[in-house]
Amino acid sequence: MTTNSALEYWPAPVAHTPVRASVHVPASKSLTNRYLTLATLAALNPENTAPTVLHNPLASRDSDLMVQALAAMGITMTEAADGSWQFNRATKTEAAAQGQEAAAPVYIECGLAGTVMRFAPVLAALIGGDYIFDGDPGARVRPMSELLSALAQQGVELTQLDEQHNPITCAAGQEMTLPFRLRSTGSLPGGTVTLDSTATSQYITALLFLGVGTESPLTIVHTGAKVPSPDHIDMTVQLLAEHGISVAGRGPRWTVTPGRIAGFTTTVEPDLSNAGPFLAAAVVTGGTVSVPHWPARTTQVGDQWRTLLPRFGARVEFTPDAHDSSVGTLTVTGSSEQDPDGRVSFPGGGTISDASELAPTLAAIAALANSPTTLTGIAHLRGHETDRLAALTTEINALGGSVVETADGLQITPAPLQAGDFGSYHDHRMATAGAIIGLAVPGIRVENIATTAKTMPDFPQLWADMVGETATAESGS
Ligand SMILES: O=C(O)C1=C[C@@H](OP(=O)(O)O)[C@@H](O)[C@H](O)C1
Ligand SMILES: C=C(OP(=O)(O)O)C(=O)O
Repeated sequence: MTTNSALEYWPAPVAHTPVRASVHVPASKSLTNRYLTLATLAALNPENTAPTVLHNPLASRDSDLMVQALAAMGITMTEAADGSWQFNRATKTEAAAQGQEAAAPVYIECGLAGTVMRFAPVLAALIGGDYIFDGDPGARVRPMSELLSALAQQGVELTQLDEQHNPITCAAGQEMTLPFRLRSTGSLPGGTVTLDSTATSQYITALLFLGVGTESPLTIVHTGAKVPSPDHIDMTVQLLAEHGISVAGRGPRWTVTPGRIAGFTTTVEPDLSNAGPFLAAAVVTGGTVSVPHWPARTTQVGDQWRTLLPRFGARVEFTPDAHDSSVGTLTVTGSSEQDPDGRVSFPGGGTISDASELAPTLAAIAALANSPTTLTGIAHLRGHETDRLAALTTEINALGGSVVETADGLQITPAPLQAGDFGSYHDHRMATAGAIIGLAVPGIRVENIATTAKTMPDFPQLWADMVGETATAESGS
């Protein structure tokens, strides 16, 4: 199945033997873009004199877009020889001057990055000025309206734009989204904002960051059903606490006490969600994959691989590092069972709730299992890089699979899969899901593997190295 015939196809490497490899996974997107947001809040703190230094930041499309957005707002990053990123103080007046005195609005490109399209408008609102936000065609249909309405409740002026960036009026019932123009005085009162955050947890994260800089405490009231991806909100709350900002309440109501963030130095953890496809390689080939520098304690949702993968018959071991107890190596070994045709045989995961950004990887594993898996609590994946529920159903079924889309998830019943093309829909996690299936099913070609650059530009090389490492080990033994 193709989503754009002009794009190239990547023949997914097949694992002819169980994969055995150790993989260094690049840094976390969610942490990098949160630290970039905190670095901005620190840079704007008039009492702060310390720089912010990020070691092991993620270099990827989403984090580059965030760095560029900050630069457009007057917060510039310098990269040191060791690859670390440094931010120096920038007074709010200097930063705002970019937006307030510019003849034309400052342009902020969001690409397809949810974190940029939700976190950067909040920073622009706090800095003040006149901005236009836009992104990829796929970003223009991602949810934004409830966050923009919360900003409007704080006095921020927002205007819907057409694709040529001319102002237009939203039709009745039409939701505001990219592209839009944002004008702010830079002075936001605080008080209470009310919104429905069922579309994405990133609205809440963005508003928690907003509360750092409002004139009085900011209470965020969520009015809808469950907020998705609660781990990502916990990550924000914990990071704010580590930087001296207190958040009271755990939802559906949160109150942030404004405060001043000092410059800080930190090392970004590996992206545990992106570790998923590599660990999945062990599961679907009956091999062993290790990921070093796995944090002993973390706020990342990807730490759940430790409990999720055993449901698919895998053994998971964490070996603490002998010299640094804050990290260790996570090793996943897949089932050694085989079916009568000599293929690796492992159970499905049963019912898994709220897997959020882990869902595409889980769906790929589940499609290769020997019993069903049901993923629930992920209706909001329809507003991710693409409608992931529709995309996974279409692409796995096109290979002969049996996936049924439900109101809030997927039911995946194993069925023999055959060679074919796997559409990626400009979605990094669709591309890596195709790569996982391709390890076990010869003849899979993944459309536009380069889309993995959103969070992991080296994915094709890391994947080839992982499979190659296995081949080398096999031929040497
Ligand atoms: O705040 C974040 O860093 C993220 C929050 C989650 O968004 P949703 O709440 O939209 O799932 C997650 O899926 C996304 O990949 C990253
Ligand atoms: C949903 C995702 O990304 P974003 O940060 O663009 O929302 C994701 O990475 O799975």
